[in-house]
Amino acid sequence: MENELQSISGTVEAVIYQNEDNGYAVIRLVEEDGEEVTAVGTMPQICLGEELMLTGHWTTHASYGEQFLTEYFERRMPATVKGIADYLSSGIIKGIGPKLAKKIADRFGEETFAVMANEPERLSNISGITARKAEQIGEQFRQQTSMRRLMEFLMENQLPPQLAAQLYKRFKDSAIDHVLDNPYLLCSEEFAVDFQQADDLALSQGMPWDAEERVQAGILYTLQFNLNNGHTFIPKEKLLATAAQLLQDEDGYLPEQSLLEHNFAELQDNGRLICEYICRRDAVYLNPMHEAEVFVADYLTELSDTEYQYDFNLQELLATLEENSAVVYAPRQRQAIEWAARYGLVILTGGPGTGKTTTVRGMLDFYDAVGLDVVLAAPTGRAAKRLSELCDREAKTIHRLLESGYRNGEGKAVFARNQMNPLECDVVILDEVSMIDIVLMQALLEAMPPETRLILVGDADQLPPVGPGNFLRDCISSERIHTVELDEIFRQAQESAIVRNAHAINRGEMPVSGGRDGDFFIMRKHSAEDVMQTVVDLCRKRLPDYYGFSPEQIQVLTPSRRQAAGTQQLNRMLQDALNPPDACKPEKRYGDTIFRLGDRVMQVRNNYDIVWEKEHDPEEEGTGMFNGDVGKIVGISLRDENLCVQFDDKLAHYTFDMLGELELAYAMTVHKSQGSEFDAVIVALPAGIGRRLLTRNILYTAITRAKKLLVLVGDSDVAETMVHTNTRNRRYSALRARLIRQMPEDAQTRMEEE
Ligand SMILES: Nc1ncnc2c1ncn2[C@@H]1O[C@H](COP(=O)(O)OP(=O)(O)OP(=O)(O)O)[C@@H](O)[C@H]1O
Repeated sequence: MENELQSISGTVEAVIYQNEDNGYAVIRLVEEDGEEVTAVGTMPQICLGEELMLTGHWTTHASYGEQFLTEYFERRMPATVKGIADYLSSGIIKGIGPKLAKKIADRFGEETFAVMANEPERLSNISGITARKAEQIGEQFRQQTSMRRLMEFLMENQLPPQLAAQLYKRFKDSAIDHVLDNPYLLCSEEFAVDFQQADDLALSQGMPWDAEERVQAGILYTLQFNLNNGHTFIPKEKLLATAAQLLQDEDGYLPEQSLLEHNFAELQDNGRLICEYICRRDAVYLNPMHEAEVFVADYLTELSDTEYQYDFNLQELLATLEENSAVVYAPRQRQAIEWAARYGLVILTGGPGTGKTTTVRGMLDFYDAVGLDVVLAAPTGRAAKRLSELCDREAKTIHRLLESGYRNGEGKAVFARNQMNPLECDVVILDEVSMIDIVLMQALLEAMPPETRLILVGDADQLPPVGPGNFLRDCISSERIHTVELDEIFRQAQESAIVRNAHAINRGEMPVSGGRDGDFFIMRKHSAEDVMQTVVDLCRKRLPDYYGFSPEQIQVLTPSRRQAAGTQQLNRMLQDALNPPDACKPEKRYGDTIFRLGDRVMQVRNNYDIVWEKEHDPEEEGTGMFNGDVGKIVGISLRDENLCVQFDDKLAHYTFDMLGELELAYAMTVHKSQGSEFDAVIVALPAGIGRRLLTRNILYTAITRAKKLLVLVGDSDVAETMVHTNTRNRRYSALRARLIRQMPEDAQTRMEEE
């Protein structure tokens, strides 16, 4: 009978296949009567020699014949000397091969595992095992046992087995106790488990559906989850209504409002969240976000009010500097330079080609002339590199500048530069400020010594930052900070159809091709297939052959990851075309992605711990690779299970279990391309992309990434929808309100009425 649940037991003779991500395994089991069977199913970390009792069904597989399909299983550690020797020789413990395994099993017999766990020092009586090695074996064995128990626990509770390593790292042997004690800890940012999954575990352990732990966890989860969309706070009404949905009981009854209010008040009392009446509503914050917003608003206000006097004639000096520079500044540029000399804080904003960089150079001339020390910084490596080239002096990423070194227990960045150890400079000039979120801004301001001036440069029409807040737009629209908006496109920049079209798009006009010899082309294609074929053809042949661009100079951008001609499909096709499989190129599959020697890849989350060395000076080392860094795979070792990526002049090593941090980057989303520029950009816009991604600022951001050539491949209706959709996803942020609040009262009333 195929469907009847049955049990079989036996010893693992061979592990034919094992997927470390999801625990799926194919094993050969020898039953007690010597019969060999093949068993499949979710059986994490199975080792040779283990004794298992499997419960499941017999099935017949079309190619492999009869198999036992395991529903659940119990394991018993091997009890015979041979079983123990087999188990230990399976490679489960580093440094124990078959010979040593046999010696250990012969010596300690059935007691072997107890000795390894509790008295590992006794192992050193065996020749070939030093006291230190014995200690290491004991440590590894205890870790293996805990990890295995943890994996089984996670699987029994339908939780992702990949969590085992993270939980073990954090709680060691007591991980299961911690999880059972408070299953909702799994929903924290660190473990990122769905509320539903943690909730199922909690309810199955008998947690009442209206328990305080549960209701409070639901409210905090809703807040945290929504903050991930770029808000700094969530209005209380909206928060509680959404949390109520999450917390409904199995019959669909929503919790009473009084229960929610009571627990909300508890969370406030315990300092887990903050509720403040601002922007005419009860705004609910997580503590760090509230602190960041208040701190930034206070700091900027004070900085903006700082005014400097000079004992020489400032106008004369500026005029001399202008004469020496061989640039005749436009009136607004001149005003920006003068304000940079006078005030503690100035914002310089404008679209492409409006002279921002030229103005920054003018500011630098002034600061140099009066002997002020300036540091230049930008949010991404590419933006910093560009700034450094244009200003002819060093520019750092903000993370480098603040010396981000490692993460603390909560997975947050920790900066060595802070209030206790501030930067050593008189002026900080920050470029690409549209990308900076409120939390990073707080970190930067905290590291600025008192009296340090700040110049913020950016284009407010670019996409908002990935992280929380709307820093640049809020600052500008508050009218509380000295802001110069440059809007004149200089003649040289006018010649570029990329610049002209970017400005046209911003005014709500359609872009037009810039002629045969121009730098802007539109190729009309409708379906995702046609668009992708054209993109591949452009990358492989047309742009290299006709324009002389090397594949490294070309970047494909697209709004989406998964939808029509999204990065996932495009990357697969581009990889096949530009870096096809080859016997000399090792490759490693991770999930759905194949990483091959020579591939272009991108780091997709901040990793503060990863160690890199300089390509030409391996002695020079550092840590940290950041979301959006793009590099090339220059080495893959299948034996050592690692992969080396070159990011500019840095070489970073990834073990195979870290490959979730990398993605192919022949094509990247427009969001990920923020702050980077490329010689040639191809923007793929087929029909079929969801409306949420068809906005003007996505198209504008995409186009302004191109330095020399832009090719738009797609459907004209799609481009038209984008040009005419000037909506921005609304973000709850009260920075503007906080800045206005600190204005004289009449001005504030006027602003609030607007
Ligand atoms: N006052 C000026 N007089 C004449 N040309 C100028 C002036 N200011 C800037 N330009 C020229 O205009 C072009 C664009 O200037 P710049 O690179 O400073 O602008 P930007 O705003 O930084 O542009 P992008 O953001 O596109 O890099 C450059 O060729 C620059 O030399």
